[in-house]
Formats: sequence, C-alpha cells, structure tokens
Amino acid sequence: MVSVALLPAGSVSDEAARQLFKGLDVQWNYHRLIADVFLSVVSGKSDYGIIPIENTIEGSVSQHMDWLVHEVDLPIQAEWVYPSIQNLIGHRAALTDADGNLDLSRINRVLSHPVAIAQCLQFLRGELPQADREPVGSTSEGVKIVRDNPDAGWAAIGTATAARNNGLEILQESITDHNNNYTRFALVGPKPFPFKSSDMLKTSILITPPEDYPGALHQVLSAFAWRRINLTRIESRPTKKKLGTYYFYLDIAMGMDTVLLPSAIAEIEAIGCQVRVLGSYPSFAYEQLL
Ligand SMILES: O=C(O)C(=O)Cc1ccccc1
Repeated sequence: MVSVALLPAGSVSDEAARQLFKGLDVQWNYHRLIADVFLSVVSGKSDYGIIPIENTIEGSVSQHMDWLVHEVDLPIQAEWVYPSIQNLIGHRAALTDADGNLDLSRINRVLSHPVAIAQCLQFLRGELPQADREPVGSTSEGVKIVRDNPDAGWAAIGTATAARNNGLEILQESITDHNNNYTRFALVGPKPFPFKSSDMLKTSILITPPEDYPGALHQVLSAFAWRRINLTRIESRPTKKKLGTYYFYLDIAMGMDTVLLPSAIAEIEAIGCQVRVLGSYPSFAYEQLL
C-alpha cells in the first residue's frame, strides 16, 4: 500500500491521481491546502504528494512551483496530464424562477480554486457579471461550501465528481473559456515511482545565472542546443532575493542517466551558474493511463 497526499476528494487532483494510481492499493490523505499536501510528504506521513503545476489556459501554477523550489526539497518522481473539465455547480431549485427556468442572475457569489476561476473568466464576465468571485483551497472545497449554504445564492466551479459527491446539480457543463483544457500534475516524494513506466523521460532543472552576466541565458541554451537536447519548457521566476533577479526553470525531454545531460550541466556550471536538479522521471500522456 502506498500513501498519497492530495487536495480533497472530488478535486481535479483527486480525479487525476486516481488515473495515475489506477490498479494500485492506495491510502488517500486529503488536505485542504496545497501547503499541507507538501508537508504531509516532508513529514513522512505520505509517500507521495500530488501537485498541479501547469495548465493549458492558465500556464504555470506559480504558487505551487514556488513551493517546490523555495519551501521543500522533494524530487519530482513522475508527471502526467489530465483533462480538467470545469462545471458550474449549485442548488438548482434555489436558482429557478417562477416558470421553472434556471436564472443565473440569482447567483451572487462563485467559489473555486483560483486556477479554476482563471480558466473561466470569459464565462464569468459574460454570464455571471453580478457575482463576486471567492478563491478557496480547492474546487471541491468550493462545492462543499455551496452545499452547506443552500439559500445563499452561491455557486461553485468544480468537477462532476464533486457535484455528485455533494448531491448538487451541474447548472452548466464545461464552462472553461477554451476546450482541450489539460492540467499537468507532478508527483513529488523521496522515492521513485516504480509502478508504471513510460518511454518518455524528463528532467527538470533550475538554473540561477550569476548576477550581471550578459548573455548567460544564451550560453545556457547553447549548451543544450549544440548537443541537440530538446527542451520542452522554460520559465523565469523571481529569485525573491532582489528585484530583477531570476532563475530559470527548464524541462528537458530526456532522463538523467546519459552522458549528454551531465556534460551539459557541467558546462553550465562552468560559466558560473548554479544548477539544481528538481527530478528525473517518467512522463505519462493521458492516453497512456486510460
Ligand atoms: O482545486 C482542485 O480541484 C485542484 O486539484 C487544483 C486545480 C484547480 C484547477 C485546475 C486544476 C487543478
């Protein structure tokens, strides 16, 4: 049995986790906040933690990436993608007019995870301009709060699973501003993920260039380019130490166990950059986990 820390039952993380761990014996340790998911793994209560890190519409979930970089030292052991379909969820009976029609103008507040709210901004502006938006720890927490306040005129954005679990209706299905909305999840923890394998391996590294070094990023990229090493993501984030200083987060489409990548990293260190490896792990496409 493995123990896995994640956001609460019915969250997108929960649906995605069940896909990765399908067929395995798992103890699910649910936590209200992503910080507690990380800390459950750090303290040894859970073997792995499940962290949403990137989304088709919203891009990087910076707050989660920052935790991975600044607050904990937990390697990434796998990544996978999962389609996040978001729905408007509430008490239909309380939002119906005298003719029995659903009246969305009765909704005065929408609760959800900030990433889910960000995925539905056009819908919210167009269909629910009167409603306040309230960020909560997860989409499923929002659904639960709405369930407990049937007469408040509140609605949540969340999964069909959360609507079902809480006995609420889907008022409108699939309300994200763009289709094909996928979220990339990272599995973090001290031990490798031995249960499933993939032909696609990835390595994530963090590079902090020396200050005032013109062309540092160019040199970093050329260390990969002439070795024909494929990068799949590059992000810059503030170091949080001084305004205008950044580190670079790179995803590389290969595992660490080759000559090429260690030599590229050695070259980057030789020009004075700090390099931290955040993990070298299998990457699963959604279709691989069905
Ligand atoms: O709140 C959830 O359901 C999560 O798992 C976080 C999240 C929110 C929106 C898209 C993907 C993951």
